[in-house]
Amino acid sequence: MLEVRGVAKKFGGLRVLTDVSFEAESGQVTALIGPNGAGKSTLVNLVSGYLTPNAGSITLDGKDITGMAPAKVFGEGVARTFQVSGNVAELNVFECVAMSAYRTASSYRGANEIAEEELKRFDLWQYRSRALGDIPTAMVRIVDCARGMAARPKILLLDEVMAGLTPAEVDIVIEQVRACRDAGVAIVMIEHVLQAVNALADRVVVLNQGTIVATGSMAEVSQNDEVKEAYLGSAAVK
Ligand SMILES: Nc1ncnc2c1ncn2[C@@H]1O[C@H](COP(=O)(O)OP(=O)(O)OP(=O)(O)O)[C@@H](O)[C@H]1O
Repeated sequence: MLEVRGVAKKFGGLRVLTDVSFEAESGQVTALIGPNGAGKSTLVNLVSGYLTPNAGSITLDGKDITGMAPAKVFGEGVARTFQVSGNVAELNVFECVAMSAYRTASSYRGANEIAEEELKRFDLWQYRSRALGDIPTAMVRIVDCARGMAARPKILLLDEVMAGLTPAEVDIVIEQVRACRDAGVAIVMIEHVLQAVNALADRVVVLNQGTIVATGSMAEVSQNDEVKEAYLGSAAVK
């Protein structure tokens, strides 16, 4: 499905990613974790076309998407959320979700049907007329998931969707991410909230200072000395 091979990214003289390789599979959650500044957002920006790598390749179902523009990458089936939920606060929930349905829908009616289906899947139907800027943060995160799924993506990149939520809200969003995974989508999730990583990740990829230091189950990577060192002083890996 998604294959990232030997990817490197520099900003001027600053090497942010070096020789990064990982895969993400359909119907699985791959969690990207690592300390602040490790390069996680840069990696997601490379996969979604917002940045171009200096070396390496990114393929989706065998098709090379390296360096494609974001809209083209989206067209290929890569949907993403953003840490700050864009400038769509004035749109209502229905409009937000319908917008991304146009990746596959060829008519207004078709897009609206997809939006209705996703809003119902995510229990958001009753909020459809509310402005995005007017609903609680946890609900915005669920709308983000619904927007992503309305694109009928092959891969959904979730960038810290749990940030700032209460543990009870995290549980609700975990259920929604499971629904995305169970629909057969490859989920790649940058996440600092361990409650979510533990509950969702089939595979964990640990980045530190721009390189992958461990890959495996959460139990496996938690035992890795490089991972422990990367997190030294934080409670992130116990
Ligand atoms: N556009 C840019 N220009 C220059 N440096 C950048 C740019 N974007 C990111 N960086 C630097 O690249 C490094 C990795 O940043 P990145 O945001 O990818 O890390 P991260 O792992 O996502 O961190 P966080 O968990 O804090 O979001 C940091 O040192 C950051 O300052």
